[in-house]
Amino acid sequence: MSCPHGALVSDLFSIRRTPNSGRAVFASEDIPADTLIAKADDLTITVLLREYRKEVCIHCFSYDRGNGLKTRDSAVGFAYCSAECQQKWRDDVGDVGVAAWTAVEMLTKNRSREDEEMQDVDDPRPTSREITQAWEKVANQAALIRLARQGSSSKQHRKSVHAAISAPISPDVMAFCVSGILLRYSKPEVWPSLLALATDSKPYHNANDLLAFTRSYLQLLAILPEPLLEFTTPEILFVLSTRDSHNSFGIRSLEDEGSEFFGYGCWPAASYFNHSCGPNVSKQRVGRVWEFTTARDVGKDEELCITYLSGEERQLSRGRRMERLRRTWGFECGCERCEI
Ligand SMILES: C[S@@+](CC[C@H](N)C(=O)[O-])C[C@H]1O[C@@H](n2cnc3c(N)ncnc32)[C@H](O)[C@@H]1O
Repeated sequence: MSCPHGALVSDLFSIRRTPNSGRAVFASEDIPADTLIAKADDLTITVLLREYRKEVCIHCFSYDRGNGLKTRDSAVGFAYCSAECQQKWRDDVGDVGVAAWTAVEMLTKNRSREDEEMQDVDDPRPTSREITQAWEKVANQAALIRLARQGSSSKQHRKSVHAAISAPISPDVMAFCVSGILLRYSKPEVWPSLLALATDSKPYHNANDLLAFTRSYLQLLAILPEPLLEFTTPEILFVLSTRDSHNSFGIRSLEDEGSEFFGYGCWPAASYFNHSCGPNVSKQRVGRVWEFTTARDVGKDEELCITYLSGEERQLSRGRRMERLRRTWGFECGCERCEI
């Protein structure tokens, strides 16, 4: 098969189809243990959870054991480990990005407690039909908000804006949407790399999660800078969720086996490694970059696998691991360690 758009290219491995687990990375030659085989520096969508925004640098994700970072920008609601990282972040998001994050921070400041609705992990995932209906349900209000943004002073249009911004806020879902909309706006060349990724047609965890997305959509229509409005659509937000769902990497602390979960991000280049409960490749985050190193000698044509499980999850029994992978990633693990 031809190399998917945005995938890592190397003499050491190639991407091929497998019978039961989609595409995967295979060694093109014998590779000794401890070989750095790839680096992925193509971070696209990123979410830094709101509770970590004062402690974790939004650019390089450095963390000082819970101590607040000194370089802060209260207008956008982020902190940085240095002035250099602050500048890099501003360069990356551009002026429209800074304006977007400022608008989001103005809306979410002092309201973050409202959205802490409990989510039951056993709630069913919304079906394709329920997803379509949920987006259709907000289409009318979205049209009225767009008219208000175009300058209409009609009472009905203004009421639609007010209703949207008064609704409960989900800062982390909103951050996901803003990050994706900005990506689509400022880096259109990266979009095909996202589209090439494995997709999940039912990406919302439960009904609350889907509601958080449709509400965030209306809120963003009401507040984002004008150049972003054409990219603030149900279609773009849905594509972002379908690709993020089975491809994002957790951004965790580098100590304590990653016990602190800061958020997550999508690195398309790194998204072709399948999972194994006994992986032959280890992954290590170095700032914004993922490095992949062989954990043992690997033979030519052997599949190169990482683990999708966190440190403590790896110690679980086979049944519990399979359950975790089924629930979080939507697949029945067919790795060598799980096969009986
Ligand atoms: C990050 S993607 C990996 C690349 C993917 N196979 C593709 O074709 O793009 C994750 C998805 O790959 C599949 N996958 C990964 N590891 C697997 C495994 N051990 N057993 C079965 N399917 C797996 C699942 O569909 C999972 O949601």
